[in-house]
Amino acid sequence: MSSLVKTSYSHNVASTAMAMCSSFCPQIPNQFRGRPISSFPSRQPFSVPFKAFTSQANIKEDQLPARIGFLGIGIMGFPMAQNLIKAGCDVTVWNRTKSKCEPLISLGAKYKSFPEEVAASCDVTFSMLADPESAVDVACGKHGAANGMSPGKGYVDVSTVDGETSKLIYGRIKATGALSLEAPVSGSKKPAEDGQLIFLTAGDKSLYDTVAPLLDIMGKSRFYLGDIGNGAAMKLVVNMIMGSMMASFSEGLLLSEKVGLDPSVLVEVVSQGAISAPMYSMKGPSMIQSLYPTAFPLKHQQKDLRLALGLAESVSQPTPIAAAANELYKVAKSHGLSDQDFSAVIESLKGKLQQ
Ligand SMILES: NC(=O)C1=CN([C@@H]2O[C@H](COP(=O)(O)OP(=O)(O)OC[C@H]3O[C@@H](n4cnc5c(N)ncnc54)[C@H](OP(=O)(O)O)[C@@H]3O)[C@@H](O)[C@H]2O)C=CC1
Ligand SMILES: O=CCCC(=O)O
Repeated sequence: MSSLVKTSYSHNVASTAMAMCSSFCPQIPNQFRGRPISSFPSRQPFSVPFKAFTSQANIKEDQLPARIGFLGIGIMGFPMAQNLIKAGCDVTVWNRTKSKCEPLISLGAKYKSFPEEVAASCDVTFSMLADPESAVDVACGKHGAANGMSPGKGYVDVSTVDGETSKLIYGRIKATGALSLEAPVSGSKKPAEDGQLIFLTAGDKSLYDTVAPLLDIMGKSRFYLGDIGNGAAMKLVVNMIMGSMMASFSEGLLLSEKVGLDPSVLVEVVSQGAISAPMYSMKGPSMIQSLYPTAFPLKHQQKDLRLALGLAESVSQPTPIAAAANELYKVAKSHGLSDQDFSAVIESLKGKLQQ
């Protein structure tokens, strides 16, 4: 197994790390301008001094990527790109549906018509696409980002895909002489808006070091997990657990109601005990009202369960709970709930959907 290194910085400290390059991040407070990275405090207990990474990576403190590309402006891509823009970064965006870029363009983002043009005009390009097919198409397709990559550039795919897809994209980008990193995220729409995502990265360590200050603008912590594919695997395992948890919670809500209990009280009881989870407290109240405002689309949760089951199959690991949960998400999808929040899986357990 590869070694696991976690670096963690508070959002403010992370943002100040951008101060090394004043043209890169003009909103950095004056007291941090020109200060070396090593002077920034790091958060305990898991933090690793930033300096350690910059020196290992053999990059100079004034060589941070100046021009940032962002491909895929959906539920997640939008707030992530927005946070980069708000931090003062020079951001160029592209999305299949151009209209979703307009609010970012109003905030100062540049726009290019094809992923390859974004990659060609930027130092580092992030991509946040729906699934393996779109991630490959945007990176490696006809007008894909790989066509615009060259030595000195970096590509960071933050989409949730399987390890094989990640390796394919990595190989295609590396063939251009550029560096490549997978960095899927844990955390949903609100953490993305608040710059509180958790990055699960793997691939080129020197690119990880280079983009660390950018990850710290968009997230609250980051893990470097070694070889390409490990980030995807970690993300799929986390989302496999999450999908099963939500299915189990749905069963509990419905059972409590059927035996005459108040499901709102169940949510409160759960929130105070050992199985409490922010997800239950956040989504329980709306689930009770059969409302599923979309943060994490159900179709993506089912995709992640499908990919996690494939991962489990590849190493002959039994995952019967996840397999059962996956069936519920498939039922929900077949009833038109794909674009609802994944908490809509509860509908698949209501008699009316099963008939
Ligand atoms: N929402 C969440 O809570 C989280 C999602 N994720 C993962 O992040 C990724 C994005 O999720 P999210 O933002 O929620 O999803 P959205 O469905 O909101 O966004 C998907 C993005 O992919 C683009 N896209 C889809 N198909 C294609 C295609 N064939 N070619 C080019 N672009 C395409 C969409 O473009 P267009 O606008 O034109 O449709 C859009 O920009 C997924 O992998 C998801 O699993 C990870 C963590 C949390
Ligand atoms: O992939 C989606 C994850 C959603 C979350 O972590 O809350």
